[in-house]
Amino acid sequence: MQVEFFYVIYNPVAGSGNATATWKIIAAELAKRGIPYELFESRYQRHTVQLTQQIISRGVRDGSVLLILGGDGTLNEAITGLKLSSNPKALPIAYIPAGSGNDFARGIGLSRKPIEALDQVLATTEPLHLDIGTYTEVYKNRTGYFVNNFGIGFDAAVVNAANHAMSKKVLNSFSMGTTAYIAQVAKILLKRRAFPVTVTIDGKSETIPDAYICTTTNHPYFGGGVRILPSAVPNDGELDLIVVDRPNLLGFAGQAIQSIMGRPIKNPRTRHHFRARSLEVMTDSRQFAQIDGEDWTEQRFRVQFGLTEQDFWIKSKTLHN
Ligand SMILES: Nc1ncnc2c1ncn2[C@@H]1O[C@H](COP(=O)(O)OP(=O)(O)OP(=O)(O)O)[C@@H](O)[C@H]1O
Repeated sequence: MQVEFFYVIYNPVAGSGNATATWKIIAAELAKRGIPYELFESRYQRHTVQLTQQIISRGVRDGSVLLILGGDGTLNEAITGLKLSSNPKALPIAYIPAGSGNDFARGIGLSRKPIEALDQVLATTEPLHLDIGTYTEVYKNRTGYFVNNFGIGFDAAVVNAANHAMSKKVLNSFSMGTTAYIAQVAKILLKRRAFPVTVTIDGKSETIPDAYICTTTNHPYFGGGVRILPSAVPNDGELDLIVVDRPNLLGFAGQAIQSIMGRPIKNPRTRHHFRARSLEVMTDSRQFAQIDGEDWTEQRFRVQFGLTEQDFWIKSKTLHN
């Protein structure tokens, strides 16, 4: 199939507002190449869920693709909208990363440079089938999807601080690895205690007593480029769960340096890896959670994870069907 028409949903506040410049680049390129599109702008949180449902309910043109321009949160909303729509398979999704973290693009072999990403979309000849994580949080009876990860613990506390305590602009103005960033992260580490996590797979349970990171992930990346689990593959029909024991400050400094250098957290004594199509995670203490970088307030968790599939209109540099 050749793309004949794009329904574009764009989030102007993604990437602390940088998405607007990205959209200008893409709009000019679409015009230059004579590719028609209809533009929808996200005006508030979860608006992309509604816009996607509206596009589907009106009926879509033949040869059309839903093009999302924003960050991982916007992409998550588009997938949620599709899944909740009257015809979830009506459109494949193309994506131009324009967020702050862009972990999904890293994880699936999509360029973070706008024109290169558009070239990967336009070079596509068949849909790429990718896994999408699903969750049901039992205590609050909330369900949803994740394209990257659902993290409970330290990473979520950092996301929460970034979204609330510190201004996101301030946080984004530190690059990972600057002293200011590391100081903020170390401050959160000092405050958070280790917590027990119980993982259940196929009816068998295991409790890890001293966790500080508990991340169910679809691909290797979290936190804007930290390669927490290089072996995770977003189209293998399996979810990966990584639980990391709380280190002392020296151990944490080592892990932070490894992460900043793009190396995975390796020590097998402090790292527990599970792989399954479905699994359950329980905490008996109140923790923060983050879903694709969006925060969830502190609570005790009992989360059932599973998988669904989504067709993407992207020619990945690293993945094949
Ligand atoms: N017009 C808007 N005003 C304010 N918030 C919006 C608007 N449109 C969408 N949002 C919200 O913006 C949030 C952030 O979007 P998104 O995740 O795409 O960008 P990001 O955080 O910069 O990227 P990333 O997740 O890759 O780091 C989402 O929660 C989304 O619901």
